[in-house]
Amino acid sequence: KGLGGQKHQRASQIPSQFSQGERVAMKEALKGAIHIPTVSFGPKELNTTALAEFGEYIRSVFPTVFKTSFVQHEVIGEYSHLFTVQGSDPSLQPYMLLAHSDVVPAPDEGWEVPPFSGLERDGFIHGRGTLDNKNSVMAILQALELLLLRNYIPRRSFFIALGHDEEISGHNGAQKIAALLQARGVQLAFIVDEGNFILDGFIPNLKKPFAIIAVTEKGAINLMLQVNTTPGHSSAPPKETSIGILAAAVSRLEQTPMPNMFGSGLLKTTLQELAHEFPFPTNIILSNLWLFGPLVSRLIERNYITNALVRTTTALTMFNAGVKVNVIPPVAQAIINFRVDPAQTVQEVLELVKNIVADNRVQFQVLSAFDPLPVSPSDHQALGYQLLRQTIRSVFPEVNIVAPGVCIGNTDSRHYANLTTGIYRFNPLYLNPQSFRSIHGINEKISVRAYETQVKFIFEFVQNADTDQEPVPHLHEL
Ligand SMILES: CCCCCCCC/C=C\CCCCCCCC(=O)N[C@@H](CC(N)=O)C(=O)O
Ligand SMILES: [Zn+2]
Ligand SMILES: [Zn+2]
Repeated sequence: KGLGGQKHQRASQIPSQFSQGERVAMKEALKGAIHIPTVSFGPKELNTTALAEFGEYIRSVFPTVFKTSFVQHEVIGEYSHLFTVQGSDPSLQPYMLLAHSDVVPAPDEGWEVPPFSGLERDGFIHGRGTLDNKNSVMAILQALELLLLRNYIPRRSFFIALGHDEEISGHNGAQKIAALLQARGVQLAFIVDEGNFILDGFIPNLKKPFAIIAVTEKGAINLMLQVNTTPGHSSAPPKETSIGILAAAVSRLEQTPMPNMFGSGLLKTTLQELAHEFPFPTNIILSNLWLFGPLVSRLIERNYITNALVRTTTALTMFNAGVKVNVIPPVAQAIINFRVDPAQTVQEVLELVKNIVADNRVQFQVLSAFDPLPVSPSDHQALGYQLLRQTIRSVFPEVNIVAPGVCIGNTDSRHYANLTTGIYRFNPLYLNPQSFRSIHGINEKISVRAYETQVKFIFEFVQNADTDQEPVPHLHEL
């Protein structure tokens, strides 16, 4: 146990049990949210009609949240929502829960059910945003609604920040909320955002699920490569065209992975914590990474998902060139999305890229970039981490391992780095490789049971956060 005993905690915890009527209402509320197509299409292209509708929708399904005197609601950047839940004990430092209401596009093709139908089938609610991230938006507000209906008054103040443009970098949502809170002089004990999950089936041999709380996230670079050549008649082509030069350059990048950073990363700690859950001989191998590190890192990079944990990844995401079938193309452009390993910097990656391309006809333009995020504490004194751990143990008693890790995607939480050193990215949901592929992919869905458990998790987490106990060290460390 990482947190102090119960004596200074609230005398009576409100039990996390919900009536049949409440359970029906909570799943119907999520279905309605999925039905509103709050899509972020591109850098400045959002479905503002849907975002406005979403704002009305949360008002209608969570009336108690909106009418409670100690819950203040503000709209920021037109469509993001900031709730301030005033606690009764001002000596306790506030914390913040984050989620986002926008989703990535979802063309109908390939889906078992239309992506914005929010239909329930075989115990699952289907649609874009059921895992990323309307489930969290709705579960946070739902848990608060249910707590308020039970006359709950928190001791520790907390904020709920719901961004509307996370999928296009959060410049008008999270970034503005962070600036506002900073101007108000707010400092947070910790933040909890989307990110990692309880992972199931990602590691061959490891049958048991394990919870990874991401204590950092990778950096990112969107880099445009451009080649200009003289246009002309296609009947007499030059030896190389802009398309050919650029294609060769991006192919070199795709074929030359960035260096494996296993040795210098947090993944080693994660694996050491998982070691004793594996059967012999894997447990011995993972407990002795000083010896078996090179072998383990080669195995990890073989799978494309776990590969993202050991290196900066290179994804060729856009390619544009050509104006007409019989015209030599004057310009060819490609965009490459790199996710920067926490052991590297943007600058180091850009140097490597230039060396790999090694062709001065290729011009580089950094469209956007940020370094990997600082590593948040996960020791026994880290309140946010220990509260998550405590709540995971209580809501998912079958999960034996809770370990710190890296988030391979990016989240709105990075905009709040000035407000706290404790940023934790964790969704209280099981995730297997198939559901991982559905995020930004097709057939995204959440089981009704998993969603109810997410609400229960937040319902308990908020109450657990009312502790005035500083986390205490493990007994074996005394
Ligand atoms: C030993 C551990 C094995 C671990 C296997 C890795 C499994 C990966 C699990 C979860 C990762 C899911 C990442 C979700 C967060 C993504 C949020 C998102 O989509 N963000 C966007 C937008 C943005 N803010 O930049 C993104 O492009 O990253
Ligand atoms: Zn997300
Ligand atoms: Zn996303």
